[in-house]
Amino acid sequence: MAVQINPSILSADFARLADEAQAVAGADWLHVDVMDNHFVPNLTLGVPVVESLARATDTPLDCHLMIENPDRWAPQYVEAGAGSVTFHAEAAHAPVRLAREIRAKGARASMALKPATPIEPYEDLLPELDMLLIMTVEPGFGGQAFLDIMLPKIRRTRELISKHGLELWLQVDGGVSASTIERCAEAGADVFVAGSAVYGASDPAEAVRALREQAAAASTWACGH
Ligand SMILES: O=C(CO)[C@H](O)[C@H](O)COP(=O)(O)O
Ligand SMILES: [Fe+2]
Repeated sequence: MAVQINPSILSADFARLADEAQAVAGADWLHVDVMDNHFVPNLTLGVPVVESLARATDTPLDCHLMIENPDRWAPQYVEAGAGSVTFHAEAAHAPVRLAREIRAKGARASMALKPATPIEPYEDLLPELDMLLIMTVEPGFGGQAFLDIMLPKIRRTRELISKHGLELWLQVDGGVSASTIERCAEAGADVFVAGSAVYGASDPAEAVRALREQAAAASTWACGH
């Protein structure tokens, strides 16, 4: 698979979401951060906004649910039009059942790990998932500094994916920019979320293109575009 760049609309202008989606029309997915002020200390948007955004853009939506009780809410994001739904391992009560439900409803199922959550206890769950998200900041806010100490976890996760011969995508989210994306790609990530590095740029479409080029050149796993 080629590397993928998913701009995070957390750093976009929420009053102009359709235009902000259009500004990165060359992106692979649009990353939508859903926060409930319980799982993380911040509040963003919910199902109705995802529903409207899905109608307003051709770019598929990658919903990152930073919420309590994703077992109850995640299926509604599939129904709202998300092409990929990520729940947090720390919040899910029954991750296998939830991943199967997301897939059965027609979306890609993905699980996220906060920085202090190890991958090893989840090795046997990997075949149930289409993507694993390794957070490279503490979830809750955009614009934070990339945590270098997550690189060994990215590497170990890539080794587990290879060991089991899985097609699983490996996403990184938090502090991904021109100065950190190559380290992530070298470690084995192939899907890159970037919020401030894209929407903080004077030309967001060009930022996506440049990040894609850097990641593809540094990737030891993905083939280039
Ligand atoms: O999940 C997130 C925060 O919890 C965001 O997707 C992430 O932080 C993107 O923002 P940036 O690229 O500016 O770090
Ligand atoms: Fe995110």
